[in-house]
Amino acid sequence: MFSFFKRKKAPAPQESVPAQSGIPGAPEVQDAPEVAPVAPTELPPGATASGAVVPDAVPPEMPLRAAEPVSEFTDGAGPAPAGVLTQPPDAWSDRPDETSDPLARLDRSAKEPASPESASTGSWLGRLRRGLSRTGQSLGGLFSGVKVDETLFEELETALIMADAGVEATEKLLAELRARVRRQRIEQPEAVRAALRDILTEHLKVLEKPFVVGEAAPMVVMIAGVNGAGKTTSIGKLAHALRERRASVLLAAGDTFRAAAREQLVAWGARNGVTVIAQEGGDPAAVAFDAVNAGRARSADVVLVDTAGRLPTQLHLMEELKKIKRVIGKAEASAPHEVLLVVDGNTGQNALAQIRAFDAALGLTGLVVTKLDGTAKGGTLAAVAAGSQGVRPVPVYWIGVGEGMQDLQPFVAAEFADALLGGPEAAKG
Ligand SMILES: Nc1nc2c(ncn2[C@@H]2O[C@H](COP(=O)(O)OP(=O)(O)OP(=O)(O)O)[C@@H](O)[C@H]2O)c(=O)[nH]1
Repeated sequence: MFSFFKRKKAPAPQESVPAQSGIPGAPEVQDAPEVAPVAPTELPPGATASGAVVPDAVPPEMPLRAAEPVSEFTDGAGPAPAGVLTQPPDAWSDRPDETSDPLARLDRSAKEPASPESASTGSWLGRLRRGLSRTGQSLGGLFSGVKVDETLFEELETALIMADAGVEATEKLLAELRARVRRQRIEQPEAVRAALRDILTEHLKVLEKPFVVGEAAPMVVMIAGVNGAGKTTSIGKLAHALRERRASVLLAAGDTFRAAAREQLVAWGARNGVTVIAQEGGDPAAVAFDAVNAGRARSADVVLVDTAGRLPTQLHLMEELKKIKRVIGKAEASAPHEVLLVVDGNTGQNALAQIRAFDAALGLTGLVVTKLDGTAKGGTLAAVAAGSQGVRPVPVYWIGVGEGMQDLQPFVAAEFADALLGGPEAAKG
């Protein structure tokens, strides 16, 4: 099992990566170029990074070609010259010693805050509340100065639909609310809000699941999603969260299509002091394969594999994703241990189609829902929890509430329901 390490302090977080222009909301979708597979390289156990290029164990579906070695970056200085494996500046020397502390769950209680910002739950919860208040304005605002009658229920129904909660969830939530109001003879609107908050919390609980680290070494996490959903940013934030919990992390720049994505990941790697395995162009599966081997060779706790953005309708790109997953499995039979879909919280009902399609292709184990610091569609998770439109209620491990390093938080149903419904508590944020 994974242990958290107490002795050394993780690197303090630095400034967030500059936002990418023009991506959110209107993703520019391009097909990936035809890429010739390249031989993956492997760092044998105990080897230093320099020069250790061992093109063995190549999966059969990756025909050998002149190997284009995978590079490692730890200093954010950008890609090394092609064909050179750069020696990381003792990237793993700060891997703290294990203690006997057998915490296996990566949750807030296990975290030792590395900065005043991370110490302040209020700051991220406030951002979530303020963000969801765009949804909550219509929902939370309904309870002030009104009578508890059929008009209130009708307005709640409209507000939930407008918040993209979907028909199934809206009907279920309101049926339970009506029954509770009747049963408990609730007459005050604030008490109705509290009742709905409890009912919504129960409803969303199915999505709540802790992100457990330590059952595999390394734990391999593959990350997918449509263009601009926030994959690379979330990986950077997740690496930070893991480092704060004393886990050693390796990043794989599996978005070999977009050079800027690789550079973005390298920058996140530099900020977190973790190594990034990258390659200019080439086959993303080869990068993933190499990263898993490098992770194993270096006893990394977690390997995070980024992938290029794609729409579920781009079937050849969905096939490419399946191949990445298969090839990861060839590097380590039990991997990937987690397959996460990153979903933009502004996507609304289309998120359901995304989850369905990526789940069918990859068998998702979890979601990361981003950009909840400013969305009017915060009800979407209620639709996911209800299994609307045939979606499987895939657990939400993490929510993104901003662009900064600290702005990734575990999903907690009660906090989310509270932020969504506004009211006196939420206003404190
Ligand atoms: N406000 C806010 N912005 C976010 C959040 N997560 C990501 N972003 C921003 O969303 C934009 C896209 O994020 P990326 O991480 O580049 O998205 P991506 O999915 O890797 O993009 P592609 O590689 O093009 O598919 C960037 O400007 C991020 O800063 C979040 O939780 N809140």
